[in-house]
Amino acid sequence: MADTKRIVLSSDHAAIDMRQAIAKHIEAQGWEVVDIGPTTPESTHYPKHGEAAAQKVASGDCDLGIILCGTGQGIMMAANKVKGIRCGVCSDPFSARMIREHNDANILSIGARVVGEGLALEIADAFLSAEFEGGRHATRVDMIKEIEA
Ligand SMILES: O=C(CO)[C@H](O)[C@H](O)COP(=O)(O)O
Repeated sequence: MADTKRIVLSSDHAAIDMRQAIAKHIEAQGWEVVDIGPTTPESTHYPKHGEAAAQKVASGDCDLGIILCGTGQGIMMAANKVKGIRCGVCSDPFSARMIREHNDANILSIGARVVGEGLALEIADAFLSAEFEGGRHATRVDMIKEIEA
């Protein structure tokens, strides 16, 4: 990649192993990973982990994020409450590419109880290798930003 990008990773207890596998996989490709945990398997609460990752992206400290919980849904909902965040749950590489190309998503959410590890790595790759296309899609993303404002 031209410029190394900082990727924040976060999850709840349901996705620790998958999060760490994604971290290892994308680090090996040259992405700079900021893994904000958790690292121990005790039950925890996905909203705080989604918010923490979202703040890293919204503040500009990280360029993109990948977050996980059991379904990917709850942590996505929490992340999307942070201003400036566009996060989608993906269970297939096509959707993961499209949320970057068409929706300018800055965080990808994955359900660790929904997809297997191999597919999760492909989903992460699709998200990170895609770029926002702009054009007509920028008009629509601007409309989302207007709702938020
Ligand atoms: O998917 C999730 C939220 O959308 C959570 O990972 C899930 O609800 C956690 O469940 P449990 O406390 O039973 O492990």
